[in-house]
Parts: sequence; structure tokens; C-alpha cells
Amino acid sequence: MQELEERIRKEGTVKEGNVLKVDAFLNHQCDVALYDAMGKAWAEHFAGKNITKILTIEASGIGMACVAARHFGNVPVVFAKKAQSINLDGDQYVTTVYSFTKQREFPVIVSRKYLGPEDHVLLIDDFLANGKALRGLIDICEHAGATVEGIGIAVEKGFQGGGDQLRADGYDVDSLAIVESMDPKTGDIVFRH
Ligand SMILES: O=P(O)(O)OC[C@H]1O[C@H](OP(=O)(O)OP(=O)(O)O)[C@H](O)[C@@H]1O
Ligand SMILES: O=c1[nH]c(=O)c2nc[nH]c2[nH]1
Repeated sequence: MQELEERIRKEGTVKEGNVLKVDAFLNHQCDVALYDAMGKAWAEHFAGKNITKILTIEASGIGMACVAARHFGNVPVVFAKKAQSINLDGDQYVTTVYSFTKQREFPVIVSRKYLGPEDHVLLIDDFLANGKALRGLIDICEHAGATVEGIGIAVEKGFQGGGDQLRADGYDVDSLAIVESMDPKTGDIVFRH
């Protein structure tokens, strides 16, 4: 998606440790017009699939998943929580994921009330790096008996391999920008096309 690549080039910064910082528009301050264009692009890619629910993971996926839902007939958006809470009641699906940016494991929790075998799910997230967050969401869908219809990602860091492994496993992964390489010294970013 050209608009997203341009924003990354203009406002993104490359940090040591394979970190691309895009928090001016994607995952801290949020450009909702850009989110809307992203939702439209995913809706075009996944047109013809019967999606009944969008599943994401807190925190950064939530905003873009909600805007994207407007392009999928206002299907409900469920976000997996990364901490237990007294506000989480009843039976839950629980798995564990390792967070790339926080460098520790988190529980990933979804209430059984909000995901089940009748659901055809689109997974959405801001970043795809090693694929740990998505593997956690897929695990939860498997526990629920839900069908994963596809995966919509804003920025995939292709050189970390998580996306290609998911494609090799048969998932339809639509990443709107795929970074093939990036250099923290020069700031150069090369996209895959
Ligand atoms: O493909 P992976 O290696 O799993 O990396 C991608 C995940 O990392 C980030 O989450 P983070 O744990 O930083 O949480 P955040 O959404 O709160 O920023 C991002 O939002 C994805 O969920
Ligand atoms: O803002 C972010 N930049 C990244 O490079 C990244 N990788 C996973 N999650 C990420 N979030």
C-alpha cells in the first residue's frame, strides 16, 4: 500500500535491534484516516470471504481493527487481553506469547463467550515480526474451533520470517507494507514488492 510505505519513509525511524518506530501515526498517535484506508485495502483483499469476527491483540491492534470492522459490515472486534483481571469472568481460552518489544512472555486471554466454532475470523495486527503474537491468536482460534479466514497486517518485517512461515502454513497473510531490510545506521528502508 503506497500511502503506508510513504508514511513509513517520511515519519518512520529505524532503531537498533530490528525495531521500526512508527508511533507518530500507527501505534501511539493514531492517524484514523490512514486506518480507514488500511481497512479498505484489507476489505478488498479479503472480499468474498465470509468474515464474522475480527480478532486482534492488545494494545496496538485494537484501534486499526475497530476502524477496519467498518469495512467488514461492522462485525464485532474481539481483542485478546495480555493480563488477568477481575473484570474477566467465566471460561477463557488462554495461551502464552513472547512480546518482541517488551521482551517477556505474556498470557493471551479471550473469553469463551466471544469466540466459538461458528466464527470465521480475520486476524488483524499492526506488526508482524517473528509471528509470535499471531501464533498465539491462531492457537486461541484452534481452541475455540473457529476458522481463521485470513490475516491483515499493517507492517510486516519480512526479514524476521514470521510472515513467510505463516504463508508456508497456508494462511492468507495480507501485509500492507513489507519491509525487506532496514538499516539503523543510514535509516534506509527497502520494501518488498
Ligand atoms: O510477530 P511478533 O514477533 O509477535 O511481533 C509483533 C507483535 O509485537 C507487537 O506487540 P507488543 O508485544 O509490542 O505489544 P503492543 O501491541 O502493546 O505494542 C505488535 O503489536 C505485534 O502484536
Ligand atoms: O512499533 C513496533 N516496531 C517494531 O519494529 C515491532 N516489531 C514488533 N512489534 C513492533 N512494534
